[in-house]
Amino acid sequence: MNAPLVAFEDISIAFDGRTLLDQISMTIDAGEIVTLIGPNGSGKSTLIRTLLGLQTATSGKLTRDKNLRIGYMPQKLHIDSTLPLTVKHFLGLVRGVNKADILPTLERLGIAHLISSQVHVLSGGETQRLLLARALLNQPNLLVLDEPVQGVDVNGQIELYNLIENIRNELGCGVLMVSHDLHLVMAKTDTVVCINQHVCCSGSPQHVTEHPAYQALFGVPGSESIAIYAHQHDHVHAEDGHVVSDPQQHKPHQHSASCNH
Ligand SMILES: Nc1ncnc2c1ncn2[C@@H]1O[C@H](COP(=O)(O)OP(=O)(O)OP(=O)(O)O)[C@@H](O)[C@H]1O
Repeated sequence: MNAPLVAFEDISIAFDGRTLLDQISMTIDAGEIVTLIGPNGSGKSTLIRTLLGLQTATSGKLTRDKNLRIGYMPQKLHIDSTLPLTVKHFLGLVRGVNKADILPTLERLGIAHLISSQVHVLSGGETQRLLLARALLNQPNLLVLDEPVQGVDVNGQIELYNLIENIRNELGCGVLMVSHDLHLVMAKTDTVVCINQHVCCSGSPQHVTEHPAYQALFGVPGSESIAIYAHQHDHVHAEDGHVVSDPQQHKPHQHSASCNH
């Protein structure tokens, strides 16, 4: 079996006597999608900063594959809105980028038509795709995505998670992502690690959602008021709302000013 791309072993971080991370152990393999979940302030970003080498652990061991190349997608794009900067120029600023890769990468992410657009006019979903494009231009074997669907509506979130899964399938890279969404991301994840300073539980999405520590933090799955499901509307409702078995017998209702529903 191949060694993991990254292995955290008992990583702890403390500041001024306060523990931010407590003996975190986890691994990320090539081709594996790992999702990090946890409440606000639980240490998710601190763990990512440690992986990126921006934060030093107080104790423990972090092992990185010697060929590790990280493509990092931050939570937000911080660019002065008065600064004229097109998508093409923005991506051209990536260190060591092969400029010939820019257009194919934008095409892969479905935003090639935006190549000459100003970065600050992009919508939330377009901005997330641009940040993902920037991360991919590094030719990464590990994608680190900090809340990749932030500011994106539900349909856009589903599309982005599909895109991330397709990229993993094509490149065979590992993916570590932080998510606050507990529903959509689960279907696209191999391993979930739930942290609250320490690792509360980890494993397959099903294992984690059934774990008492997860349920203590996020509640029991299925008890939420919002359920995401695909509704196959293969029937017709009559005026009083009851289901008509043979849709052909009933013409669709035409709404008018007298409608009160
Ligand atoms: N350099 C630092 N010095 C002191 N405290 C820090 C430092 N960095 C982070 N913290 C604290 O560590 C805790 C964990 O922060 P972190 O940003 O890692 O949490 P998070 O799980 O990513 O939160 P969120 O979901 O809100 O983004 C917070 O209480 C934060 O104030």
